[in-house]
Amino acid sequence: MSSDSNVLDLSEVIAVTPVEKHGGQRNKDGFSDIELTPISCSRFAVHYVEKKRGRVWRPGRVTFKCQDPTVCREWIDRLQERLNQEYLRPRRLLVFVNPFGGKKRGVQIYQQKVAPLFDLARIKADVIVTERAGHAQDLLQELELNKLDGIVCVGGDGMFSEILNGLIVRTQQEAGVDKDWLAAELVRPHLRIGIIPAGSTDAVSYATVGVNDPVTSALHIIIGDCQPLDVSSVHYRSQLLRYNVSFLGYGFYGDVVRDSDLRRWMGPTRYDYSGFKKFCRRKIYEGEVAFLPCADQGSSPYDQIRCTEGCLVCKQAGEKNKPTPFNPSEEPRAVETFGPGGWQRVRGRFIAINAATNSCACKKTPKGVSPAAHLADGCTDLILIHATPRYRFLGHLLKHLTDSDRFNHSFIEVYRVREFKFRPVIIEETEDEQVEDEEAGVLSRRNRRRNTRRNSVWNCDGEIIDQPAVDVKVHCQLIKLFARGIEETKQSSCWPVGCFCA
Ligand SMILES: Nc1ncnc2c1ncn2[C@@H]1O[C@H](COP(=O)(O)OP(=O)(O)OP(=O)(O)O)[C@@H](O)[C@H]1O
Ligand SMILES: CCCCCCCCCCCCC/C=C/[C@@H](O)[C@H](CO)NC(C)=O
Ligand SMILES: [Ca+2]
Repeated sequence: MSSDSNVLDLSEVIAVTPVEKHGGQRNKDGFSDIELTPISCSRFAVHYVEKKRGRVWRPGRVTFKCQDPTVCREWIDRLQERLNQEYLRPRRLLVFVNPFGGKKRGVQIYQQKVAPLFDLARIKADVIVTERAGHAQDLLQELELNKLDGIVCVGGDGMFSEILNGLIVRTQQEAGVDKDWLAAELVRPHLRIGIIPAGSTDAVSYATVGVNDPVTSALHIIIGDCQPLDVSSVHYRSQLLRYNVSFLGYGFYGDVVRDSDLRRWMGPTRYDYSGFKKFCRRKIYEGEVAFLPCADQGSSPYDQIRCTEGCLVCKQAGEKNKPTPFNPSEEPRAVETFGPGGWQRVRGRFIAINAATNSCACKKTPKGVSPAAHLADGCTDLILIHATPRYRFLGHLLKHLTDSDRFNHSFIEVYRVREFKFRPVIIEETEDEQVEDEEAGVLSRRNRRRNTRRNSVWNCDGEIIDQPAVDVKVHCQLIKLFARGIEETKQSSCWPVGCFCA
């Protein structure tokens, strides 16, 4: 129920519980929620989603009083029956908690804020607190997943990345799809993923729900929201390195994540420290980017239109990209063609090469790295930031804090693409290394340029990819989240006075 209306949509009811007048501990209504026998029950509570400012959701509650306990029980049963028909709601979840993400409050957040709501909604949750990095990803290769309705991670983008990678790899293995083959039509996992934000940036939660708030995310999971999401696969030669859903950055952002990874003990402030340090020691990286534009998309990174709940651009992309059955005998695609409608190339000296598969909005950049990017259109926004004096780069960075157009600079090019490749120019190499790199398609040069250094790394949803020469492909709507996209904050209206929308 939005704070400005009296309309309660049944799809946003969390639970219906009997309420008994109680002599002991009372809540603010003077009642406590306990399971009742049909005889004593004369009140029941409807717990629902209450929408607050800033896309924050909270559980609300209204208590109904009946004279006749039989009537009361009938209300509860009927409403419960109706809730049971909400087939998208999860009944059983596997929850992974990272105890060390963000401010190290993952366990507390789950126990205090999320578990009571799951109990209220009668969701059975099997909880695993991870013991090391990679633990959740490894377990996802061996655990029985058949009886589950979804997987939840409590942590930040890195923890989400583990679940994402674990689930997609498992799905391809079971379907007999070669995950290392860049052109493979990947099979969509049937389980949805829920994110309870408890990390440092929480960009995936922020960009798909509109806020990084554990209670809000728990409520999206409970009511069974479903949001498809694009996934990029990052390859080196013919090997999958990682799957990525939001931010991929080489150069400045790669250097920031490499430096900040050594300072995890600092918690979320590590990014600010490393960001400032890397800005002061900004480097230039030479290389070539080749990309395949999303020509027929009818959208652009420069649009004013934003991807919001029920986005038409994403809906159309989903209809066009219905998965075709996997055929292992299919040959890899023909050699890429360059030219109009085909691949394009940009060679240059870059401060950063970024790809935003969705807006990548987070507290550090509330509108996002690419504000007009879409969650589920099958494209990523490729942002090329060419070498420029430091003060100009600062001008661009500062625009992330406001609504202003961060791409309106002569040193920035942005393309909406389906695929891209990056080949760095490697310098200061030995002969042996040079031969090996040429095999990998890496460009080589021996003459050193001022202000040009060795390679950077890729920042892949906050994790490090050491290999600079990568091939990236977007897989349209490969996974589904317990989310609904960014809700428009206009006032909702249904009926002028209180009503149920069933
Ligand atoms: N028990 C554990 N001990 C150490 N590391 C862990 C453990 N469980 C998970 N990890 C790793 O911790 C890393 C960071 O976790 P997470 O993403 O939750 O927090 P963060 O990095 O602070 O937040 P963000 O990614 O949003 O910036 C992940 O790469 C994950 O693989
Ligand atoms: C000197 C003022 C600088 C203001 C700079 C604002 C620029 C912010 C850009 C942040 C990009 C965040 C994209 C998200 C990346 C996440 O995947 C990752 C892991 O959580 N987080 C980071 C910080 O790399
Ligand atoms: Ca996209």
